[in-house]
Amino acid sequence: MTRAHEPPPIDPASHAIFLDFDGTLAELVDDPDAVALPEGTLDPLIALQRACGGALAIVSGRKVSDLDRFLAPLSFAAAGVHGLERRVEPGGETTRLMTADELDPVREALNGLVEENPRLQLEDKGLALVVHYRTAPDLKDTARSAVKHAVKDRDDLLVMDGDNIVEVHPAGMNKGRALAAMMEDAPFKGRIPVYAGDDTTDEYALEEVKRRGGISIKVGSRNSAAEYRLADVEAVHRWIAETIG
Ligand SMILES: O=P(O)(O)OC[C@H]1O[C@H](O[C@H]2O[C@H](CO)[C@@H](O)[C@H](O)[C@H]2O)[C@H](O)[C@@H](O)[C@@H]1O
Repeated sequence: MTRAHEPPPIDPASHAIFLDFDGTLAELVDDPDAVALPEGTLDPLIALQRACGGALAIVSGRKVSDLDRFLAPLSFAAAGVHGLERRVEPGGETTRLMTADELDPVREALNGLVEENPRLQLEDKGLALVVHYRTAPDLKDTARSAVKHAVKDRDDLLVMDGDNIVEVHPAGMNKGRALAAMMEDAPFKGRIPVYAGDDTTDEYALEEVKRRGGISIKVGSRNSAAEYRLADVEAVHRWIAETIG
């Protein structure tokens, strides 16, 4: 691990907190639908949101509606599908920044891929398609080349590698841009951003936070642009608990 540092204490009066979900707040599991927050961690999260005057957002590759399911009854601001979905007001409306029709031909091709390779799983998020190979690591190259082939000559679509997944969605958005947009509005505006995330897709947000003089935290030991480290999901929740005292 390079330059591993524990993050400095959070100041709820001046910081805006942005948290990734899978691998940061919830442990990674084989079935993407079977994730859950560790027991006893929801109340501290709610207390942190309150302490920060609501300046807490979840920034995820997940759909906002899925995040709602996993985090209920917490009501929160969110950037879903890497920022292609946005909800500024906790409990407010979720807006979609783009349409999903352009994914139809890719959807058809990837449905064919999982029919041929039933150990691969296709997650259809509407605005994004994800091929999961966590339980079939030998099919990683098959999955990646099928997705690459399906988007051939499509400049309007972007392929992103994640943790045991390969994902395709409309180009032009990432977690860094989503964070920058959220920082334009209350209650985030004027605060110093803090971001914690574990995956390659979180690097966009970690870079953005560094540019803004905020606190960038990588969860885990993989390479990162982040300045600080937390070892795992358990350490993230310990850090949250310590922040709220
Ligand atoms: O940005 P995140 O909140 O970290 O979401 C990223 C992706 O998370 C989910 O996949 C990951 O978690 C699954 C459940 O633990 C795991 O099986 C998979 O291997 C991980 O990559 C989700 O299914 C994706 O849609 C998100 O993009």
